[in-house]
Formats: sequence, C-alpha cells, structure tokens
Amino acid sequence: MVDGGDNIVLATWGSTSNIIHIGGTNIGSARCTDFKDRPGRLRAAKNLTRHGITNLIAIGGDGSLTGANIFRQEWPSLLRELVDKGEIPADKMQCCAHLNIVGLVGSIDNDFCGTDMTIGVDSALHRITEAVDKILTTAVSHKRAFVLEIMGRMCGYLPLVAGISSEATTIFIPEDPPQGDWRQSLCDHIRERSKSDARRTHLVLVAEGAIDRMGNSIRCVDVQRVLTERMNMDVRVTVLGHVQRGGKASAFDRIIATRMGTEAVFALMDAKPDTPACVICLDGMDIVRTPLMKAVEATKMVGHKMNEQNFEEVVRLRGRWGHFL
Ligand SMILES: Nc1ncnc2c1ncn2[C@@H]1O[C@H](COP(=O)(O)OP(=O)(O)O)[C@@H](O)[C@H]1O
Ligand SMILES: O=P(O)(O)OC[C@H]1O[C@](O)(COP(=O)(O)O)[C@@H](O)[C@@H]1O
Repeated sequence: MVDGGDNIVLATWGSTSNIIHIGGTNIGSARCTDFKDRPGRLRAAKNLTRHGITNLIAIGGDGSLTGANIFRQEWPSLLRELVDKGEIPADKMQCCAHLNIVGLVGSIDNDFCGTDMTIGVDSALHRITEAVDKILTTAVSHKRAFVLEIMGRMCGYLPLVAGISSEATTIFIPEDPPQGDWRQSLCDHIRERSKSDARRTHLVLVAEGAIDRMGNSIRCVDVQRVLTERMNMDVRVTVLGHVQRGGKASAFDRIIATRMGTEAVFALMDAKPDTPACVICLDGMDIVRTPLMKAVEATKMVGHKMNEQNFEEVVRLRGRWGHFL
C-alpha cells in the first residue's frame, strides 16, 4: 500500500492457487515503519484510491491491526489532505468515502485476545512437537535431560501446549512465573518424579520470555546450571529458534485460514459506513466477528499487566474474554 506501483496487483484464481500449504507471506508484505507515521499512511491512501480500493483485510498481530484501525479512523482526513494538495481528484472524496477494514490474526504466538487460536500457531506447535520427538531419541538413549527454548516473547501458549504434548517435566512461561525459589522447586519436582519413575527422561520447556516473580529472566542456561550443579544431571540445551516459524502450514491452519478469510470477505460485503471494524476470531469451533478495537485493547492490556507484574490478571486476560464484550 505504501510503496504502490507494482506492489498492488489484482488477485486471480491463478495467483491464489497452489499456495495454501506455504508458510510465511506470499504477497510479499512485511513490517513497514513508514506506516506508523501519517505521511506513510497518506501515501497508502493515495495508492489505494488510485485503484479505487476501499475494502481492506489486514492480517497480522496487534501492531498491524492497530495500524489498520488508525488508518480507517484517519481515512476521511487523509483523502481531504490529498485533494487539498491536488494529489487526487476531488471526486475520490465521494467514490472512496469509506474505508472498510476487517482483521485476521496471523501469529505463531497465539497472543491475541478474542480468538482462541491465531493463524499459524498450530503449524508452529507441529514443528515443535516433531523437533521434541527427535530430541527425545538422544535424551532416552543417552539418559540426558534436555532444556528447550520455545518461542513466545510475551506469551507462553506454545511452550504450554508443547509441554503437554511432549509430557515435559516442567514448563516456564512468562504469564505464570513460578512461586518462591524456582531452582529449589525444580529440583524437588524432578526428585519426586524420578522416585515414581526412575527411567523418566526429563524435558524442561522454557519460553523465550520466561521470568521469575521479580521479573528476572529464566534462561535455558540457568536451568541447565541448576540441574547440572544441584542434581548432577547430564543436561543439554537446544534453542529451537526459527525452525518453529517455518515449513508447511498444518491442515488445521489451512482450514481456519480459509474459513476466516471467507468470513472476512462476507464481513466486508456486509459493511456499512457506520459498521465498526471487526476482527475475525475463532470461538470454540465457530468463526465469529469481534469488535477490532476491543480485541486490540484487551491484547495491549496484557502487556500493561505484565509490566506491572500482575500475573493473576495476565492469566485471566489470556483466558476466555467474554467479560470484555
Ligand atoms: N501504532 C501503529 N500505527 C500505525 N501502524 C502500525 C502501528 N503499530 C504497528 N503498525 C504497523 O504494523 C506493522 C506490524 O506491526 P508489529 O507490531 O511489528 O507486528 P504485529 O502486527 O505482528 O503485532 C508495523 O510494521 C507497522 O507498519
Ligand atoms: O525473528 P524475530 O524478529 O526476533 O521474531 C521472533 C519473534 O517472533 C515471534 O515468532 C512471533 O511472531 P509472529 O507474531 O509474527 O508470529 C515470537 O515468538 C518471537 O519472539
């Protein structure tokens, strides 16, 4: 939108076929600093009106969806400025008067309030589960413990569900830091588990953003040191890194992306000038429309509560969010 020119092309059946399995971005969009400032959004408005585009589906996290909402709010004033500067003809004020926005949440983190799952998180979970299964081969045959760093700077969803699917011994996530002395309780827990299952292989999953109750980072090497020094265990660290973001989309992701994309088009077709912008969410197994700004506000609130170290509230906000509506 901001760069215009050849970056805006008509989608056809041909250009949108045979891409359903591909991860990443196919249309070539990326983070764009210019869009954060009005001059960048002015250029985007000019490029869109040139093509007569007044319906947008924004795919991204809270940043992209916040930007999209700001763009929508500013749209009339952007058009007015462009007309006043002589950059677009005056009749565009009428034919492009309203910009409709619908959001889709794409993120491997599953950190957006309002949707039970974001597009991408299931594929990442598959990648993590496959990787952990492979690591378990060495863990079992060499009788080693493994400490794995899992993505999620502010969100523990992936480590949490990956921990369940791989029977991890312990999981560290940012939203629910361990109470008290985590080093001691980790050792106690492992001793306890080993009593009932001496052959057990110990996996510890650490979220990228894991912290203790004081806000200090818990890193894989910290866990490794504790288990090595206090438990005399043979411990290896593996950082799964960007492997988690890559590869083919899972069947579940292909299906929710298709269902959500379809609903986004219906939402745009239904939109009237005064219809508030919405984001398409998964509620249980249903695809639903949710007010965009409420969802963005709730998501930002998680960040504020995290900064205040109000972890009870963070956990509550990460859960079902009917209380916001
Ligand atoms: N406050 C904002 N105003 C306008 N555009 C924004 C704003 N925040 C983010 N954006 C746009 O959305 C893009 C993606 O935002 P970012 O926070 O990096 O990722 P995400 O959408 O995954 O949260 C940014 O590069 C920028 O173009
Ligand atoms: O490569 P970068 O820019 O450090 O990004 C890695 C971060 O992106 C994430 O994968 C989330 O990205 P998305 O929300 O775009 O899926 C985090 O889990 C991770 O911390």
